[in-house]
Amino acid sequence: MKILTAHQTHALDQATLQAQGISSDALMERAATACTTWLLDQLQPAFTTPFHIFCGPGNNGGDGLAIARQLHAAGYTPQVWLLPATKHSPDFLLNRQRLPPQISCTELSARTMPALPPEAVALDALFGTGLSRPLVGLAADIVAHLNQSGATLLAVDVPSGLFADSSQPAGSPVVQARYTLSFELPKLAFLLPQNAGFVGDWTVLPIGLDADFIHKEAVDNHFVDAGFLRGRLPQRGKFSHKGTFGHALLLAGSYGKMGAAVLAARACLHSGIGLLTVRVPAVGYDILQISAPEAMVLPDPAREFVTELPELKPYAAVGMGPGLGQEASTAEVLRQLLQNASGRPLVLDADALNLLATHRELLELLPPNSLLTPHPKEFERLTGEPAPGDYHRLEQLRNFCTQYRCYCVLKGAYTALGTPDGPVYFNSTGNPGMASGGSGDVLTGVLLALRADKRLSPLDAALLGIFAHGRAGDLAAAETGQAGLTASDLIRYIGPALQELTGG
Ligand SMILES: NC(=O)C1=CN([C@@H]2O[C@H](COP(=O)(O)OP(=O)(O)OC[C@H]3O[C@@H](n4cnc5c(N)ncnc54)[C@H](O)[C@@H]3O)[C@@H](O)[C@H]2O)[C@H](O)CC1
Ligand SMILES: [K+]
Repeated sequence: MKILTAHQTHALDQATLQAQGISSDALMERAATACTTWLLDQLQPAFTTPFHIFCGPGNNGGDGLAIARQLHAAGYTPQVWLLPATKHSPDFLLNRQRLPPQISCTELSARTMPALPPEAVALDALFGTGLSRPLVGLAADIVAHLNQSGATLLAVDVPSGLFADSSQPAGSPVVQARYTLSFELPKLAFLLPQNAGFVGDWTVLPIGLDADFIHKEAVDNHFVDAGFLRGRLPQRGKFSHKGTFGHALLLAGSYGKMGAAVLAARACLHSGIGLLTVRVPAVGYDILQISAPEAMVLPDPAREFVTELPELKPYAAVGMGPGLGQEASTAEVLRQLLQNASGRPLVLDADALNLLATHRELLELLPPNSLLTPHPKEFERLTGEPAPGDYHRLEQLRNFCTQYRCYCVLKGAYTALGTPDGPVYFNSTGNPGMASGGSGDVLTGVLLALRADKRLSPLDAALLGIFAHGRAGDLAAAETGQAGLTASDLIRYIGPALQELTGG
């Protein structure tokens, strides 16, 4: 799915009206119907539920008025509260006229704030994508009133006060919604950790916006859902052999951190790799051979750290990082790898990234299309400067990837993949149970296997790997619960997750 800016969303509205020859109030009616249907289906409210609908002066408020009318028609008794304004949008005014007289409709003032019991459902239709400045005055007071009420807050399109695709000033008032019901495509703001407390559980409701416009519009950000990737992983041909899927080399582990090497190796073996060789310090030889018998092991001459790069000729792709440690001799191995990769795909994680950050001259040696998988702290070390907010970090990601012509997986709730040409892809799978040790090592193994598969483009390999890793986490958590989920559980579900993405 493409992620449009607020500006592009307005253009999409207009394109839809043109292409379908419909009036703007008809489109508003669709949007309202989608919200009302969701509300009744998902919340299954009793007819006695106190619905309070807060409407602003624009089309977001118009949506709210249409929802109020529809709830009334369905047998509910909503109350409408209007934010006083000097100017209203035409579709707001039309829906104000259409509001049945039986619905109580009151203009808000500092003195007439409704009492909201905890069983109330409050719809926030104050402001949507037309928000042009932070909320102040009465609008800010209403937001504060809603947030402290204890009622179930449901935001129409966007929680009021939240900008759809840029930061609002710190501390400015924003509705803290339990649910956000948006239209057709997600907003960038929904995907950033700083907004989690405002957006709640968000859903996009299809309302038939112009598919042709969406298809043609160039965007900076994408949301990767199952539909986006389904079938993109080619089936394994009947006559394929282990050479078809590549031979990967993994450099991982150090004394006390062999588990990271084992997890990455086992994940790689479960992700379709043809052959895997693992370079570990000598101390890891038995550990690897016993816990990953399908892999070959090339022990380093040094006991506790990897200090020598093996001959790269046999390998289709190389992964480096999990559990490595940051010895000077390991940094030297990284330098040689970067200098001698000769077009082989590289996947760099964990201590390989920390070594890049502390030996910054190595960044200049990064071969194009390298795939880096930092968590936010490792990414901060890579860029060398802290990000004051998520939007800033996103721009850092874009700049980093275009500067070094690399792919970079910024791990988090909606893991973001930066690409050499600029677009960022947000992943939709995964759960908080995966925020535990070893889960990143598993991702490295999955990505290494997919980068070794010559049938996949660097972009598809990265997107499929990230998605499958999260999906494996979701499948595993259904069995273990989120708290009980370990990286080893993830590995058991990589196969089923990849199977779901495999083409027929
Ligand atoms: N995109 C779709 O698919 C559809 C969207 N719909 C809904 O329309 C709104 C966007 O409506 P718009 O009229 O453009 O903007 P708003 O209602 O968000 O508000 C505009 C209104 O508010 C004034 N304003 C802006 N910021 C402030 C502020 N901080 N304080 C006070 N006033 C402010 C501004 O000047 C305008 O007067 C979208 O979110 C959807 O909910 C359609 O229903 C159809 C499909
Ligand atoms: K809203």
